[in-house]
Amino acid sequence: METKMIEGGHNNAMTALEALIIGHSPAAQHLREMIRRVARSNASVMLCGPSGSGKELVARAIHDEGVRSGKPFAAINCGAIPGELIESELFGHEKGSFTGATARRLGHFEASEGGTIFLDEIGDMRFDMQVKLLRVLEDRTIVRVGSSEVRGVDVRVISATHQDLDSAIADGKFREDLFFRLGVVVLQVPSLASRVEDIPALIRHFQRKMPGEAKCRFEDAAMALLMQHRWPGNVRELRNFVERASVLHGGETLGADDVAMLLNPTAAFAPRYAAPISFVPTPTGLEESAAPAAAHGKAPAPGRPIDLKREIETIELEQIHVALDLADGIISEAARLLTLKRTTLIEKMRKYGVHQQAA
Ligand SMILES: Nc1ncnc2c1ncn2[C@@H]1O[C@H](COP(=O)(O)OP(=O)(O)OP(=O)(O)O)[C@@H](O)[C@H]1O
Repeated sequence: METKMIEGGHNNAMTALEALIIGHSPAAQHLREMIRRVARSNASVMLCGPSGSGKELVARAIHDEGVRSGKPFAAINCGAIPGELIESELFGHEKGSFTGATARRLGHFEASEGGTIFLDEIGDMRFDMQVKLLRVLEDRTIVRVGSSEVRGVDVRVISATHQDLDSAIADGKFREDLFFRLGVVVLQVPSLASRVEDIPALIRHFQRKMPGEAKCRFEDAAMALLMQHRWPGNVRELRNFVERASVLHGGETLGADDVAMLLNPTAAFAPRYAAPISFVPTPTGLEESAAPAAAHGKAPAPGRPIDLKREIETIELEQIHVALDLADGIISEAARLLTLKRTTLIEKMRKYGVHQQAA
């Protein structure tokens, strides 16, 4: 396969893949090598890895590096589309097939003929849809909603999940046969914490992508702190950090203290903002009185077991409230502060029963 060469930021020729998937750590090099290998085939690939680690970027890279490059690439978040609409989104529908179907509409499979479909958050797909997707993968055919005509499609499927699908399979929520069909090759996308040596290059990459903003520089101690950070939001969190640093400190040289403040944006901004909108949770069992001790900074009683899942959920709920308040109720802005995708925040708000209420 031909390797596309481009000019790098320092006049070094680099491949298009190196320019897309940044990093020279062993993990990044291995990932690029796996992308090159799977791009040569048509096999279904399942990408596993934590949120924000770059799964969608990897899916795009597999598409771009292969023979399907130049053909459509469609990214669909299965968790963000209501269950009753996903079939028509993927397979299309005939006019009049359901209320609101005022015209015939092609689904993503037909519209992406010859190309690739990326099904993100595949673990959220409803069980009845899983059966239909399995048929597509086995027969390479689809049936539009409201039609009985079987149509052939030539589309490569790449899927992704940050969930533990093994337990979803054990709980009967995810079909094992679909898992094997989707994951002919399973590719692990590494967390940022497992490749911290890529952080300086990623920072330069994101700074180059923000041409309007003056770059900041980092003292050695500041860079050391960045490399010690846990990065729960992975590369997405790092990109947001670079953006925040450029907006607030463009042109400056930042020390470790500045970086510590920037890494904790809600703490840094909280005192300056009033909270004009409140968010009312419906009872979730995580209310203050019932909340676990450690989530409120108290040490657990000696010998008392720590319910880690509950602790994490309590902290997550608190941070969602803080971010929504800081963002004046604008969900996309709150998601940015939390370094989450908007759809992920909506899912979490639904999970905790957080509803917006005007003050
Ligand atoms: N190695 C990388 N080089 C350059 N940019 C990267 C890299 N990995 C991730 N990114 C960037 O980080 C951001 C998050 O990546 P992406 O949306 O692909 O993550 P994801 O794993 O699909 O997230 P989610 O699980 O929430 O859907 C994007 O802006 C992406 O371009």
